[in-house]
Amino acid sequence: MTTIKLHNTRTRTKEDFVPIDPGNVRMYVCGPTVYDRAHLGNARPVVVFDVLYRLLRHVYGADHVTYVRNFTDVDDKINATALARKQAGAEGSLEQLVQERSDETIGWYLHDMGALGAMEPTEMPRATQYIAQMITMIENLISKGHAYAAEGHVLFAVDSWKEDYGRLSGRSVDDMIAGARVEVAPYKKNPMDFVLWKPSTDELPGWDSPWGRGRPGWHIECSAMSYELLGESFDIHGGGNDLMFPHHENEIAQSKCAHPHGEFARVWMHNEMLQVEGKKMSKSLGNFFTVHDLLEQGVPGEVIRFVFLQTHYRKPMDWTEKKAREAEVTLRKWRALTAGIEPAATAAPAVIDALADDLNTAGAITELHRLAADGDAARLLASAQVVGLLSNDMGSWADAGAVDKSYFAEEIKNWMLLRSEFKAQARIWMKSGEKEKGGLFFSWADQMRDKDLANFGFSVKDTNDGYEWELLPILSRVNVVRSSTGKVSESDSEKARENHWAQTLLRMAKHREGLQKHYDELIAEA
Ligand SMILES: Nc1ncnc2c1ncn2[C@@H]1O[C@H](COP(=O)(O)OP(=O)(O)OP(=O)(O)O)[C@@H](O)[C@H]1O
Ligand SMILES: [Zn+2]
Repeated sequence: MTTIKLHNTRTRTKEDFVPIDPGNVRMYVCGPTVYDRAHLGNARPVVVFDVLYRLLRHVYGADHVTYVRNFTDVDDKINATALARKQAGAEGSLEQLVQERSDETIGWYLHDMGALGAMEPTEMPRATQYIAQMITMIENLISKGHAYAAEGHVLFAVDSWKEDYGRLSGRSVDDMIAGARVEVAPYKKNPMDFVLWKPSTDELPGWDSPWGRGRPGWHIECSAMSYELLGESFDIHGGGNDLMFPHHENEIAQSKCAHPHGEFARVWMHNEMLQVEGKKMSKSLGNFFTVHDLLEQGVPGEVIRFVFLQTHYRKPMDWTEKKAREAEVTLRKWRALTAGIEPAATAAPAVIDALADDLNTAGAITELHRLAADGDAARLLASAQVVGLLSNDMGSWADAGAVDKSYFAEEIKNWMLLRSEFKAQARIWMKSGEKEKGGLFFSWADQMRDKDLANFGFSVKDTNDGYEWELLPILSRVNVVRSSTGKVSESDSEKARENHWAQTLLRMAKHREGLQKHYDELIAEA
């Protein structure tokens, strides 16, 4: 059996992975707070731990891995979104609006992550379904002297676990106090103490508890859900390295104190950040774009996945258009090479070895390139599918032979500018009573959009602040050239597409210039 090596944040070394129970390998990954669409950074841990999930299933058997990823559906940020909606006139109680927002966001999340080829975890618990278990755990911590109630809050007493607190992130409590921006509150015995339970207002979601109506803190959610679903000792705990402190440190403190005989998580894995110009992509910095945005722009989910896999998960990375274009070219080649072919019975050992070396996905991709260069399509297919690439359900984008939308953006803009000129002139004539001319110019303007551009292969819609456009299938689908053996001649089909797109662009520009000339002449006459 393949031995997987994983870098353990706790020990800061790469270790042989030895599951507690090979019949049920257990992994917990911190999931999203569901208040808004996931940005591309949020997708990184999803893809990273999806690859690990697939590898574990490959090595231990698909039925022998339990993967839990939660939804944090109780949080100030969700409440704030709901409040903003209510203030904007939305119907329903604040509590209903909170619920609606969570449900909606979870739907988006699963759709967007599915588009990146991420399998759904075995369990996706929502925090609000585990409130009773959180209360039990908090009571347990109080009874052992690790937590105390004060003014409707319950706090974890960091002093009660001082020697171990900070181990994961490598800080001592004193260092933390010195350098921390912790919330100082009169009810805290130590400024590092963190909230397990806090009071809720009447309008906001809240639950009855021994400390009054309230809601759980964020950290206790993961401790309670992982305990319920995976037990007091499990194999792997994952998340972004921005969660290492305080979130994971606090999870450890709670879980180890509540269940002192358990190990909690043996291996801690943290993915590095997706960055924008050297800074973490994040909602609070406002330097983000969503996965949905990218998909809407026509970037296939498989391309996004490929770009992620090219950087090791413990290295920071940037998203660039160039990486996306290169990924698209590679995937097109691989998809053409493997079209109509059955995957080999087993993946290439070199690919599995790379993955087993602390998820060396870039190394795995190098091996895939090698298989492609050797023309070993069946092996390529079987091996790529281990990392979630070249699966059947993700490939329609490549069949359609989609062109990079930006290729046409400038020309479409020119058309829409000319169209605005026609419309502006039409309005002038309508105002001055020359209804016939005005009507004619309006109909020309509409023809440009509904007939001419449609014939060239575009669907354009007016919006409040401009326009939106899409490629119609007639433009994006150019017949793939297949030889008698059913294999695609990659260079031929690519050339055919490129020619088609280049010619379309030329014809569009010519047509537009003709219209412009006609327009200028009519104006000069008038
Ligand atoms: N730029 C990033 N790169 C990689 N992972 C990230 C990035 N930003 C957030 N994550 C991860 O996304 C997951 C979901 O996090 P969470 O829902 O708390 O994010 P958020 O609060 O919406 O985002 P933000 O951090 O932008 O405010 C966590 O595992 C977190 O580590
Ligand atoms: Zn967590």
